[in-house]
Amino acid sequence: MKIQIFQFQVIDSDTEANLNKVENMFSETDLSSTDVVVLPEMWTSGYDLENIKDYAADHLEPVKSFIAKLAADNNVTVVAGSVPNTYGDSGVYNTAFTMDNNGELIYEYSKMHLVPMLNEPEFLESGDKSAEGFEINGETVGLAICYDLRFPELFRDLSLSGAKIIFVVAEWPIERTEHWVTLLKARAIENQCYIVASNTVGTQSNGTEFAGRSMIINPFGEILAEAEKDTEEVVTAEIDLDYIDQVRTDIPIFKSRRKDLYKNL
Ligand SMILES: NC(=O)CCC(=O)C(=O)O
Repeated sequence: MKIQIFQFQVIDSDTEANLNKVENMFSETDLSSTDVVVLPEMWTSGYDLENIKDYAADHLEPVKSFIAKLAADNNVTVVAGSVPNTYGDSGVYNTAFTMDNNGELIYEYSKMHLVPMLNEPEFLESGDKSAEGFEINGETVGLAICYDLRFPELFRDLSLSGAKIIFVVAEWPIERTEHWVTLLKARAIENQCYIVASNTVGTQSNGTEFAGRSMIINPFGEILAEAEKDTEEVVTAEIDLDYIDQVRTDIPIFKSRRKDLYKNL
Protein backbone atom coordinates (compact mmCIF):
# COMPACT_ATOMS: atom_id res chain seq x y z
CA MET A 1 0.00 0.00 0.00
CA LYS A 2 1.51 3.33 -1.04
CA ILE A 3 0.80 6.21 1.33
CA GLN A 4 1.47 9.92 0.92
CA ILE A 5 1.14 12.47 3.74
CA PHE A 6 0.62 16.11 2.80
CA GLN A 7 2.47 18.23 5.39
CA PHE A 8 1.71 21.93 5.07
CA GLN A 9 1.10 25.15 6.97
CA VAL A 10 -2.55 25.68 7.85
CA ILE A 11 -3.52 29.32 7.42
CA ASP A 12 -5.64 30.07 10.46
CA SER A 13 -9.09 31.51 9.85
CA ASP A 14 -8.81 31.26 6.05
CA THR A 15 -10.72 28.22 4.83
CA GLU A 16 -10.50 29.20 1.16
CA ALA A 17 -6.70 29.49 1.30
CA ASN A 18 -6.46 26.05 2.92
CA LEU A 19 -8.78 24.43 0.38
CA ASN A 20 -6.71 25.99 -2.42
CA LYS A 21 -3.51 24.72 -0.88
CA VAL A 22 -4.82 21.16 -0.64
CA GLU A 23 -6.16 21.30 -4.20
CA ASN A 24 -2.73 22.51 -5.43
CA MET A 25 -0.93 19.76 -3.53
CA PHE A 26 -3.18 17.19 -5.19
CA SER A 27 -2.45 18.59 -8.65
CA GLU A 28 1.32 18.94 -8.06
CA THR A 29 1.83 15.43 -6.62
CA ASP A 30 2.20 12.30 -8.74
CA LEU A 31 -0.61 10.15 -7.35
CA SER A 32 -0.70 7.63 -10.18
CA SER A 33 0.31 4.69 -7.97
CA THR A 34 -0.82 6.09 -4.62
CA ASP A 35 -3.43 4.31 -2.52
CA VAL A 36 -3.90 6.75 0.35
CA VAL A 37 -3.37 10.50 0.86
CA VAL A 38 -3.37 11.82 4.45
CA LEU A 39 -4.16 15.36 5.64
CA PRO A 40 -3.60 16.90 9.13
CA GLU A 41 -5.90 18.04 11.96
CA MET A 42 -8.18 21.12 11.77
CA TRP A 43 -6.75 21.94 8.37
CA THR A 44 -9.60 24.12 7.11
CA SER A 45 -9.40 26.62 9.98
CA GLY A 46 -6.46 26.13 12.33
CA TYR A 47 -6.96 26.81 16.03
CA ASP A 48 -8.98 30.05 15.93
CA LEU A 49 -11.18 28.54 18.64
CA GLU A 50 -12.92 31.77 19.73
CA ASN A 51 -14.45 31.99 16.24
CA ILE A 52 -14.54 28.30 15.40
CA LYS A 53 -18.29 28.23 14.75
CA ASP A 54 -17.72 30.57 11.79
CA TYR A 55 -15.42 28.03 10.14
CA ALA A 56 -17.30 24.85 11.04
CA ALA A 57 -18.70 22.51 8.42
CA ASP A 58 -22.18 21.06 8.98
CA HIS A 59 -22.41 17.28 8.67
CA LEU A 60 -18.94 17.73 7.13
CA GLU A 61 -20.26 19.78 4.22
CA PRO A 62 -19.06 21.47 2.09
CA VAL A 63 -15.59 20.05 2.74
CA LYS A 64 -16.81 16.46 2.29
CA SER A 65 -17.88 17.14 -1.30
CA PHE A 66 -14.61 18.96 -1.97
CA ILE A 67 -12.57 15.94 -0.80
CA ALA A 68 -14.92 13.49 -2.52
CA LYS A 69 -14.10 15.07 -5.88
CA LEU A 70 -10.34 15.04 -5.25
CA ALA A 71 -10.52 11.40 -4.14
CA ALA A 72 -12.56 10.25 -7.14
CA ASP A 73 -10.66 12.36 -9.71
CA ASN A 74 -7.33 10.98 -8.48
CA ASN A 75 -8.56 7.44 -7.68
CA VAL A 76 -7.13 7.59 -4.14
CA THR A 77 -8.54 7.09 -0.65
CA VAL A 78 -8.20 10.29 1.38
CA VAL A 79 -7.77 10.19 5.14
CA ALA A 80 -8.98 13.75 5.22
CA GLY A 81 -7.53 14.87 8.56
CA SER A 82 -10.06 16.64 10.74
CA VAL A 83 -12.16 19.78 10.47
CA PRO A 84 -14.38 21.79 12.82
CA ASN A 85 -17.85 20.37 12.29
CA THR A 86 -21.40 20.67 13.64
CA TYR A 87 -24.42 18.39 13.45
CA GLY A 88 -27.30 20.83 12.98
CA ASP A 89 -27.70 22.83 16.20
CA SER A 90 -24.92 21.02 18.03
CA GLY A 91 -21.73 22.56 19.31
CA VAL A 92 -18.56 22.21 17.24
CA TYR A 93 -16.72 18.89 17.08
CA ASN A 94 -13.20 18.16 15.85
CA THR A 95 -14.22 15.55 13.28
CA ALA A 96 -11.90 13.37 11.20
CA PHE A 97 -13.17 11.56 8.12
CA THR A 98 -12.08 9.31 5.27
CA MET A 99 -13.36 9.17 1.67
CA ASP A 100 -12.68 6.18 -0.56
CA ASN A 101 -11.40 6.35 -4.14
CA ASN A 102 -14.98 6.60 -5.44
CA GLY A 103 -15.60 9.68 -3.32
CA GLU A 104 -17.76 7.84 -0.76
CA LEU A 105 -17.52 8.57 2.96
CA ILE A 106 -16.24 5.44 4.67
CA TYR A 107 -15.56 6.63 8.20
CA GLU A 108 -16.00 9.61 10.50
CA TYR A 109 -14.86 10.09 14.07
CA SER A 110 -15.02 13.08 16.42
CA LYS A 111 -12.06 13.58 18.77
CA MET A 112 -12.91 12.04 22.13
CA HIS A 113 -10.00 13.45 24.15
CA LEU A 114 -10.05 17.25 24.03
CA VAL A 115 -6.79 19.09 24.71
CA PRO A 116 -6.76 21.27 27.86
CA MET A 117 -3.41 22.87 26.82
CA LEU A 118 -5.06 24.29 23.66
CA ASN A 119 -8.36 25.19 25.41
CA GLU A 120 -10.33 22.72 23.31
CA PRO A 121 -12.73 21.77 26.17
CA GLU A 122 -13.81 25.43 26.41
CA PHE A 123 -14.81 25.70 22.74
CA LEU A 124 -15.38 22.18 21.38
CA GLU A 125 -17.65 19.22 22.10
CA SER A 126 -16.05 15.91 22.87
CA GLY A 127 -16.96 13.00 20.59
CA ASP A 128 -18.85 10.30 22.49
CA LYS A 129 -18.60 7.42 20.04
CA SER A 130 -15.85 4.80 20.24
CA ALA A 131 -13.21 4.82 17.55
CA GLU A 132 -13.61 1.76 15.36
CA GLY A 133 -11.61 -0.12 12.80
CA PHE A 134 -12.67 0.45 9.18
CA GLU A 135 -11.44 -0.82 5.83
CA ILE A 136 -9.19 0.69 3.19
CA ASN A 137 -8.62 -1.54 0.15
CA GLY A 138 -9.83 -4.55 2.18
CA GLU A 139 -7.42 -3.93 5.10
CA THR A 140 -8.57 -2.88 8.57
CA VAL A 141 -7.18 0.47 9.75
CA GLY A 142 -7.81 2.93 12.60
CA LEU A 143 -7.84 6.70 12.94
CA ALA A 144 -6.97 8.91 15.92
CA ILE A 145 -6.65 12.66 16.36
CA CYS A 146 -3.55 14.32 17.85
CA TYR A 147 -3.97 14.36 21.69
CA ASP A 148 -5.52 10.84 21.36
CA LEU A 149 -1.91 9.73 20.88
CA ARG A 150 -1.39 10.05 24.64
CA PHE A 151 -3.99 7.33 25.35
CA PRO A 152 -2.46 3.89 24.74
CA GLU A 153 -5.76 2.18 25.57
CA LEU A 154 -7.35 3.72 22.46
CA PHE A 155 -4.57 2.40 20.22
CA ARG A 156 -4.73 -1.04 21.86
CA ASP A 157 -8.49 -1.05 21.32
CA LEU A 158 -8.00 -0.25 17.62
CA SER A 159 -5.31 -2.91 17.21
CA LEU A 160 -7.52 -5.48 18.91
CA SER A 161 -10.21 -4.52 16.37
CA GLY A 162 -7.73 -5.64 13.74
CA ALA A 163 -6.22 -2.30 12.67
CA LYS A 164 -2.97 -2.88 10.80
CA ILE A 165 -2.37 0.81 10.20
CA ILE A 166 -3.36 3.57 12.62
CA PHE A 167 -3.50 7.07 11.13
CA VAL A 168 -2.81 9.97 13.51
CA VAL A 169 -3.89 13.35 12.19
CA ALA A 170 -2.45 16.23 14.18
CA GLU A 171 -1.57 19.84 14.78
CA TRP A 172 1.12 19.05 17.37
CA PRO A 173 3.06 21.98 18.87
CA ILE A 174 6.83 22.13 18.47
CA GLU A 175 7.48 22.53 22.19
CA ARG A 176 6.42 18.92 22.72
CA THR A 177 8.21 17.40 19.71
CA GLU A 178 9.99 14.85 21.89
CA HIS A 179 6.60 13.51 23.02
CA TRP A 180 5.36 13.39 19.41
CA VAL A 181 8.24 11.24 18.19
CA THR A 182 8.48 9.04 21.28
CA LEU A 183 4.75 8.32 21.54
CA LEU A 184 4.35 7.62 17.83
CA LYS A 185 7.17 5.07 17.98
CA ALA A 186 5.80 3.59 21.20
CA ARG A 187 2.31 3.14 19.73
CA ALA A 188 3.86 1.36 16.70
CA ILE A 189 6.10 -0.88 18.81
CA GLU A 190 3.54 -1.81 21.48
CA ASN A 191 0.79 -2.57 18.94
CA GLN A 192 3.08 -3.94 16.23
CA CYS A 193 1.26 -1.99 13.56
CA TYR A 194 2.07 0.79 11.10
CA ILE A 195 1.60 4.35 12.36
CA VAL A 196 1.01 7.04 9.74
CA ALA A 197 1.20 10.45 11.38
CA SER A 198 0.37 13.71 9.69
CA ASN A 199 1.27 17.06 11.28
CA THR A 200 1.38 20.73 10.25
CA VAL A 201 4.20 23.30 10.16
CA GLY A 202 4.50 27.03 10.74
CA THR A 203 3.26 29.43 13.39
CA GLN A 204 -0.34 30.47 13.94
CA SER A 205 -1.35 34.03 14.74
CA ASN A 206 -1.79 33.10 18.43
CA GLY A 207 1.93 32.21 18.49
CA THR A 208 1.63 28.42 18.53
CA GLU A 209 4.33 26.85 16.36
CA PHE A 210 3.76 23.34 15.05
CA ALA A 211 6.28 20.50 14.98
CA GLY A 212 6.08 19.10 11.43
CA ARG A 213 7.90 15.75 11.35
CA SER A 214 5.01 13.87 9.78
CA MET A 215 6.14 10.27 9.56
CA ILE A 216 5.43 6.67 8.66
CA ILE A 217 6.63 4.06 11.18
CA ASN A 218 6.71 0.29 10.72
CA PRO A 219 5.53 -2.34 13.26
CA PHE A 220 9.12 -2.73 14.55
CA GLY A 221 9.24 0.98 15.40
CA GLU A 222 11.48 2.06 12.53
CA ILE A 223 10.77 5.33 10.75
CA LEU A 224 10.34 4.59 7.04
CA ALA A 225 9.86 8.20 5.92
CA GLU A 226 9.82 11.50 7.75
CA ALA A 227 9.30 15.18 6.95
CA GLU A 228 11.36 18.11 8.23
CA LYS A 229 10.10 20.13 11.19
CA ASP A 230 9.42 23.28 9.18
CA THR A 231 8.88 22.58 5.49
CA GLU A 232 5.81 21.90 3.40
CA GLU A 233 6.37 18.53 1.77
CA VAL A 234 4.88 15.20 0.81
CA VAL A 235 6.04 12.18 2.84
CA THR A 236 5.86 8.92 0.90
CA ALA A 237 6.29 5.26 1.82
CA GLU A 238 5.19 1.95 0.41
CA ILE A 239 4.26 -0.35 3.27
CA ASP A 240 4.23 -4.14 3.41
CA LEU A 241 1.32 -5.28 5.55
CA ASP A 242 2.62 -8.89 5.66
CA TYR A 243 5.57 -7.61 7.71
CA ILE A 244 3.14 -7.23 10.66
CA ASP A 245 2.77 -11.04 10.87
CA GLN A 246 6.54 -11.45 10.88
CA VAL A 247 7.01 -8.99 13.77
CA ARG A 248 4.12 -10.57 15.72
CA THR A 249 5.65 -14.03 15.24
CA ASP A 250 9.13 -12.92 16.30
CA ILE A 251 7.88 -10.98 19.38
CA PRO A 252 4.47 -12.52 20.19
CA ILE A 253 3.09 -9.89 22.56
CA PHE A 254 -0.53 -10.48 21.58
CA LYS A 255 -0.14 -14.13 22.64
CA SER A 256 1.71 -13.19 25.86
CA ARG A 257 -0.94 -10.74 27.11
CA ARG A 258 -2.50 -11.55 30.52
CA LYS A 259 -6.01 -10.11 30.21
CA ASP A 260 -6.97 -12.14 33.28
CA LEU A 261 -4.56 -10.12 35.44
CA TYR A 262 -5.10 -6.55 34.19
CA LYS A 263 -7.57 -5.29 36.80
CA ASN A 264 -8.55 -1.93 35.38
CA LEU A 265 -8.65 -2.52 31.64
N1 LIG B 1 -4.06 19.33 18.70
C1 LIG B 1 -3.73 18.53 19.68
O1 LIG B 1 -4.45 17.61 20.04
C2 LIG B 1 -2.42 18.84 20.36
C3 LIG B 1 -2.04 17.85 21.43
C4 LIG B 1 -0.90 18.33 22.23
O2 LIG B 1 -0.47 19.47 22.14
C5 LIG B 1 -0.27 17.40 23.17
O3 LIG B 1 -0.80 16.31 23.40
O4 LIG B 1 0.79 17.76 23.72
